[in-house]
Amino acid sequence: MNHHSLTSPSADSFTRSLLMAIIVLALLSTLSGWGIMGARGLLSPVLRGMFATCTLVLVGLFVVAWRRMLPARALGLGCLLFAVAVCALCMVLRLYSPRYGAALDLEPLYLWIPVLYVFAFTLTDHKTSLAISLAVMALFASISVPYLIRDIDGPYANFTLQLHVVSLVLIAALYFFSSYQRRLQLAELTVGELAALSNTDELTKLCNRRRMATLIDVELGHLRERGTLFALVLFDIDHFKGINDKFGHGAGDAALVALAARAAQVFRGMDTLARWGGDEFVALLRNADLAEALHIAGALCRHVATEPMVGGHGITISCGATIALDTDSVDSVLQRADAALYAAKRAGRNRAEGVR
Ligand SMILES: Nc1nc2c(ncn2[C@@H]2O[C@H](COP(=O)(O)OP(=O)(O)OP(=O)(O)O)[C@@H](O)[C@H]2O)c(=O)[nH]1
Repeated sequence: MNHHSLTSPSADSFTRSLLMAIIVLALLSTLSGWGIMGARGLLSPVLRGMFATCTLVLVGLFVVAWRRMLPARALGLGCLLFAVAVCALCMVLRLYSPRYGAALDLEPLYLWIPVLYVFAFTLTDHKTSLAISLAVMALFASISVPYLIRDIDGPYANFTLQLHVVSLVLIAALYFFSSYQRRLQLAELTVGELAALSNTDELTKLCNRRRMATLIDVELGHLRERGTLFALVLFDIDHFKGINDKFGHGAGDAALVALAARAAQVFRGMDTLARWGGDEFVALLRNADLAEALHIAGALCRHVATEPMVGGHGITISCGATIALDTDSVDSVLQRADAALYAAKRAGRNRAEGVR
C-alpha cells in the first residue's frame, strides 16, 4: 500500500469527493426507487432510467473506492445491508399488505436484486460473497414462496421463478470469475515470492551467488554489444576462521550481516552487492574503470576497519578488483578478481589490490 498517497492532501480531497458522490448517488437511487413504486404513468420511465443510471454509476464508484481505501468497505457493506432491508420491506409489503400491495410495483426490486450480487462480489472475497448472495437469494425465495402458492398460474409466479433462475446463473458466473481472479493473484504472488527467495541470500538479504552470476553475464553482454565498462570487487573478512573460533559461529554470522550493511554504505546506487558464499562478497560496479574500483575498494577497507563489529572488536577485510574484458566469461572475470584478492592477502591484508 502506498502510505504517501493516503496521507497527501490531493488524496484526501479525492476521498472526500468520492464519498460525497457515493452518498448523493445512493440517495438519488433510493429516492427514485421509492418514486417508481408510488408513481404511475409518464413519470415512471424517467424514474426508472434515473434509478438504473444512478445505481450502475454507484457500483462503479464503489469499485474505485474499494481499490483506494478501507472506509469504502464499511460504507459498501452498510449500503448492501440497507438495500437488502429496503428490498425485503417492499417485498413483504407487496405480498402481505393488501392496501400497499395493490399500489406497489415490484420492478424496482428486480432491478436491485442483480445489483446486490454485484455489490457483494466487489466488496469481499469470493467465498463470503457467495454466502451473502445465497443468503439474499434465499431471503427473496422464502418471501416469494407464499405468493407463488397463492398465485401459481399467474404471470408474477412465472416471472419470480425466472428471476430466481437468472439470479442463480449470475451468482455462479460472479463466483467463478472472482475465484479465478483470486487464483491468478495467488499464482502471481507465489511466482514473485519464489523469484525473490531464489535470488536472495538468507543471512544478509543481499543478492546471492546465482543472481550475481546472472547479472555479471548480462553486463558482459552489454560490454560486448555497447562497450559499457564494468568492474568487480571481490572481498572477504581477514582471519574470519579465528573470529568464529574466538567468538562463536553466531557472532561470525552477525559480523557478516554487519559487513553487508557497512559495505552497502560505500558502494554507489548503480552498483550491486552480493554475498558470493562463506565470508566472500562481490560488488558489481557499473560504468567503472579499475582506478575507480580500487578507489571505492580502498574506501571500503577503511570504512570497515574504523568501527568495532564483533563483541567490541574491529575486523578488517581484503579486496581484489578487476575490470571485465569483452573476451571474458563469468568465470574468467571472477578468477581475475580472486587473483587480486589473493594478492591483497599476501601483501598483508586490510588493503585493496587490482589485476587487469
Ligand atoms: N559464521 C559463519 N562462518 C562461516 C560461514 N560460511 C563460512 N564460514 C567460515 O568462514 C571461514 C572462512 O575462512 P577462510 O576464508 O578460508 O579463511 P580466513 O580465516 O578468513 O582467512 P583469510 O581469508 O586468509 O584471511 C571458515 O572457518 C568457515 O567455516 C557462515 O555462513 N557463517
